[in-house]
Amino acid sequence: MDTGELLEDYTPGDFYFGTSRRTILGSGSLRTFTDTDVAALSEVVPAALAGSPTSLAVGVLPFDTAGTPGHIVLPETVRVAGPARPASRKTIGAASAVRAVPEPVRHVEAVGRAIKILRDGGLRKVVLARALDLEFDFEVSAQAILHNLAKDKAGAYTYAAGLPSGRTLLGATPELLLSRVGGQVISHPHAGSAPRSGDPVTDRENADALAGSRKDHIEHAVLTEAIVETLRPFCRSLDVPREPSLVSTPTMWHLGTVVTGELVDRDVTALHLAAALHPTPAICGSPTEAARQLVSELEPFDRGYYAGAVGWMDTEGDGEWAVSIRCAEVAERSLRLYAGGGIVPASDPKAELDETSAKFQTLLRAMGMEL
Ligand SMILES: C=C(O[C@@H]1C=C(C(=O)O)C=C[C@H]1O)C(=O)O
Repeated sequence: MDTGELLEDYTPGDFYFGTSRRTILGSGSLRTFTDTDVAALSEVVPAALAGSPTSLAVGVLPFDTAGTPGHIVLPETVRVAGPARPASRKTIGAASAVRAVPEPVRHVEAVGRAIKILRDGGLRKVVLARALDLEFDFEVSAQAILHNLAKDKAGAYTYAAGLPSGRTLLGATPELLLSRVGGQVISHPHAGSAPRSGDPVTDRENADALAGSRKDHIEHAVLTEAIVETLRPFCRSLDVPREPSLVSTPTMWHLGTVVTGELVDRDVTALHLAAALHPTPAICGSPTEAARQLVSELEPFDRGYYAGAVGWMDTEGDGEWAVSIRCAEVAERSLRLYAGGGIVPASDPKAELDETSAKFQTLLRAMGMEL
């Protein structure tokens, strides 16, 4: 099969998931499960999939199920091919208006408030995000943005998913929440960030500064500890590197740790494990509930499916679920982009603002926009 074909065949409402190894395109819907009880979804979906003629369940989990349901689809058709390798870029067209939500100065204030709360005790880490609203005088092509994200190799997982609202979540994330192949599970948590630079010397300096940053190592350790703690009861063995490694996308450097484990019980599905891990301190904080509360107090918008999970599961229970970051929610003539960053007591508010600006570049570049 032509590897570019699936990407070109994508139309809004489809599910698209592309990695360096394969591309999945799910179209149509035999059954849809939309439920705020994600634990229930992770029980019901495998049972429905087992009795269905389709091979995969695909979809999205929200950041917070308080107002936004998980949305899993059994597609009518599932096509799987090799990695997409688009030859050229597509033109998106310019936005007619751009609005930051909240205003950058308000985000700096919110981060400052979070730092004070963290220093006063009780929380180790909280992740605060902001949004960019783009408006267009024409209908924006989700397919063209997806195409450019794949062309840029903007993240290890390029994705698009139809949402219950009829809108589309699309993006390219570097971060693997969980994959399961047979008895083996892998999670690749990311925390700790620095921007890439077009200048090789500055780029190396940024990477070295991140590798040596005590603040970023603390941010990362909180995350890895939580992943390990959640996976441990499910695994007979777990391999956790002592130190994180530098990982990169075309726009960001990160600290990442590849955690691998061997399952005790193969009946535990990829979706079940993803639901158990989510929300990790990569996108929420620690302790989880206190951080979630602080996020809802300090962010002036609903995250929806940003900082949730996106992925697929097959009839064996194998699957891949990525953390839904570096993304936008696309309506006909508007897009909302999201970007966040982990805050620890040693964080600096202005640096956190800059970090979110750098993270927006994944989508902005794909849209041919430099802000
Ligand atoms: C929250 C985001 O990214 C997450 C936060 C990171 C950090 O704080 O260093 C790094 C990678 C991601 O886990 C985002 O991109 O919106």
